[in-house]
Amino acid sequence: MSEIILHAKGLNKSFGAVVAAAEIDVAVPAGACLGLIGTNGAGKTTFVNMITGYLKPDSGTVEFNGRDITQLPPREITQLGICRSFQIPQLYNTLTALENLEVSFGIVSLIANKGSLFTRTERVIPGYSKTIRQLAEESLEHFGLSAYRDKVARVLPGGVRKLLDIAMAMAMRPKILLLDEPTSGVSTEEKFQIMEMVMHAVRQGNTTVLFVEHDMEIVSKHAERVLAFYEGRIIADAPPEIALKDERVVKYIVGKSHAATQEH
Ligand SMILES: Nc1ncnc2c1ncn2[C@@H]1O[C@H](COP(=O)(O)OP(=O)(O)OP(=O)(O)O)[C@@H](O)[C@H]1O
Repeated sequence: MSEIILHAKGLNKSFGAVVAAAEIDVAVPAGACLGLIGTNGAGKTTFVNMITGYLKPDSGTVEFNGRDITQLPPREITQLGICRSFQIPQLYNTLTALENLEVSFGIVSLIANKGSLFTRTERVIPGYSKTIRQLAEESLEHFGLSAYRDKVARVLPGGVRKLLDIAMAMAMRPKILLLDEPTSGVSTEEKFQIMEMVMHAVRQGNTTVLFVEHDMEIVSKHAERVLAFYEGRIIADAPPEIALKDERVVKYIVGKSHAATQEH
């Protein structure tokens, strides 16, 4: 069995009277791919935010490779190898797709050079043996984005923006990647294709993946394990074929989620 790379232990978080996380216990083996499901407000993003340091739990701990990272700031957690994408892609809208990736690899270069401002695109990044420009070009290719190389991010279609955001998160070569709704805001036809592309690109490096997703077809296809959130609690933690048939998951999540899909 793989070692546990991420361990959330007894996480609790409330906002006033709203319980966003209640006794969350999750152990994630290295290399696993988990789908996080739940209706709006169930606590998925709160969980992701606590893992990535954007929110501090009221109690409980987050361990990464056995190390307690609960109180570390997000930037340090990212540098340790836990990266994320957001529901709304965090792109530099006036820069091209290539330049966006160069910013990400520039940051990688900055870290590799221990803070020295060695960010010229022809600079070879220590440990990567390639220049910032080469890595950015390779990443465009890897994520099927080469056709958008010189387009500014502002004009890119929704699905392309999502892919670019994830490609940027992958520049750090994370051990764990958290994807918050990678297919939200993308057309039904496009989203299956995008998810295929993401999983293909991300899983080659054996990155552990946790993704938030409302489409149960995508969850069934790509997650080997499902965490079902309801009112801040995990009500099911099992492979999709079991979790998606769980009585409470059907009652509180799957039915509603299907209804929501039909509405959009
Ligand atoms: N910063 C905050 N301040 C106050 N309440 C918050 C805050 N963040 C989250 N909440 C509340 O905590 C609960 C869980 O929210 P969370 O965003 O984690 O849910 P979610 O499952 O990610 O929902 P969605 O699918 O809509 O993104 C919700 O009731 C939400 O309104």
